[in-house]
Amino acid sequence: MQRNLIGGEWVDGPRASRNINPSDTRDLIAEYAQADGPQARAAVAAAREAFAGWSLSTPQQRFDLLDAAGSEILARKAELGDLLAREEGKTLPEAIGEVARAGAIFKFFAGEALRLGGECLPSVRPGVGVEVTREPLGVVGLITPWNFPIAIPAWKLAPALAFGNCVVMKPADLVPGSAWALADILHRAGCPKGVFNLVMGRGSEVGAVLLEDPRVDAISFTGSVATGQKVAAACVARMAKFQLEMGGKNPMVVLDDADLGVAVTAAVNSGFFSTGQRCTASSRLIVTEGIHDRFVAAVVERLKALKVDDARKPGTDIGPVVDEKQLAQDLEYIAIGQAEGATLAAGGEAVERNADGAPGHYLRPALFTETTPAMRINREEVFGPVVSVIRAKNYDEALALANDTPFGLSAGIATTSLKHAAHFKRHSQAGMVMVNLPTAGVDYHVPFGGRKGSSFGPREQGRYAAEFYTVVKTAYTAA
Ligand SMILES: NC(=O)C1=CN([C@@H]2O[C@H](COP(=O)(O)OP(=O)(O)OC[C@H]3O[C@@H](n4cnc5c(N)ncnc54)[C@H](OP(=O)(O)O)[C@@H]3O)[C@@H](O)[C@H]2O)C=CC1
Ligand SMILES: O=C(O)CCC(=O)C(=O)O
Repeated sequence: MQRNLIGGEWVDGPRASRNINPSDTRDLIAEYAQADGPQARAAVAAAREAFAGWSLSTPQQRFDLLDAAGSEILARKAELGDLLAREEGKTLPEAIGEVARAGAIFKFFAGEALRLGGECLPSVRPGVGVEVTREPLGVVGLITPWNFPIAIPAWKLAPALAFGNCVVMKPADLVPGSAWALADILHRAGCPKGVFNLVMGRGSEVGAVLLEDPRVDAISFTGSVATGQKVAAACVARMAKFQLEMGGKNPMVVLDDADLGVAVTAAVNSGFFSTGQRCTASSRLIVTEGIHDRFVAAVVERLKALKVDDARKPGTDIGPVVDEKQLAQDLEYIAIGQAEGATLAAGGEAVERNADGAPGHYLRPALFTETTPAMRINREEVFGPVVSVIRAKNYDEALALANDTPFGLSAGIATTSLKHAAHFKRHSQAGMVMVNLPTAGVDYHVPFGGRKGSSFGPREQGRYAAEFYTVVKTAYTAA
């Protein structure tokens, strides 16, 4: 049984959760202690107590901790990638890539701990100096989802610690293994008692404590819109700082002048890799008339060739859906699409056993064509390998359709026209815009986040992370 880390001690919980491999549901990875409300409150108390010391730690101490954690993550990327693929179901190369990303994030924020600066300005009044500095917030609660079990915890945790905050982290109950490995690495790297606390358990119990406890100064959340709204309401009620990363209904526009190979590769990668379980996945392919039929035929051909199988098996392109509940949601949306009159041009069937006969949550990547913008499959996030094609008359209509969504995380365009690429970058109502690239798969050193219903609060990642994890102070001194 893997335990929670509270105040520097490994602590059992009143319950345990079973971490099951979605590629082979007979495979129990391990049992993980689930914390309860009192334990979550103890973790908050430990973080509060540790804050006085950690907020005064030197940048060198923070650099050393984060750099050591980053080195170990990178050195163990094959082993940790295997664990990640086994618990979440993304393919081994994707999982190893995610672990490498987490290692690089720790290294990046180790450097940021040294680079955090301020400003020194003359006052408008004679004989007065002004300093603008950034201070840590205090105790930060991190609530993370299942689809990036190590990268998302890393990109919240590393900046929180780099800038002198103490942390209580609640990972998604479905994927405790990668988060536990991160806690173990930080603990052995010498993280002082209480500076980082791991409380695995249910969102409705452990997550709810983080939202309500007045000793938690800020919450960073990634997950569904429904839970994001609860986080927002709870934080506003007690005036805590918060940041939300939620859903997407990301468009990829394909214009007549696109390179067909580039467009198909970007669309298939964006829509179906990582089993479509990325908030940056393209679920709406908006295609102009002149290329529509060739593009659809080429995507269908590509989908037929994709191997849907055990995430850890060499040669697998698409692993399983994360669990039964998500598979049921995906299948429900496939049925909704059919009922709405869309044409299911490829896939959409659940596959109960993989090529070796192991039971798992497999789904053949589904492509809908002849869809209309008002259909639910074009408005609601499915979060699976389910993608729609929408016809557009021309670029102007394609841009309008791309922006016609309550979300605004990521958007892409496939075109060889510099004019249309430049116009799309400027006029797309999304936080991240990709030209001739998949909408998913982002760099770790630049801002990540969206507009409209996708995100709330300051951006994550890169230098911009300081905006959320610090508070600004302006000091005036008479000379
Ligand atoms: N944008 C994104 O990156 C993601 C979007 N999603 C979307 O969300 C849908 C559902 O996925 P799901 O995992 O249930 O998403 P949730 O939003 O429920 O889960 C995200 C995190 O919030 C926690 N949580 C749940 N309820 C509460 C609460 N009341 N208070 C505090 N924390 C809470 C969860 O804990 P626990 O899991 O332990 O209950 C988990 O750690 C998906 O189908 C997809 O559409 C999901 C994951 C990522
Ligand atoms: O596309 C990526 O690289 C990141 C996606 C992500 O953060 C998410 O799906 O939650």
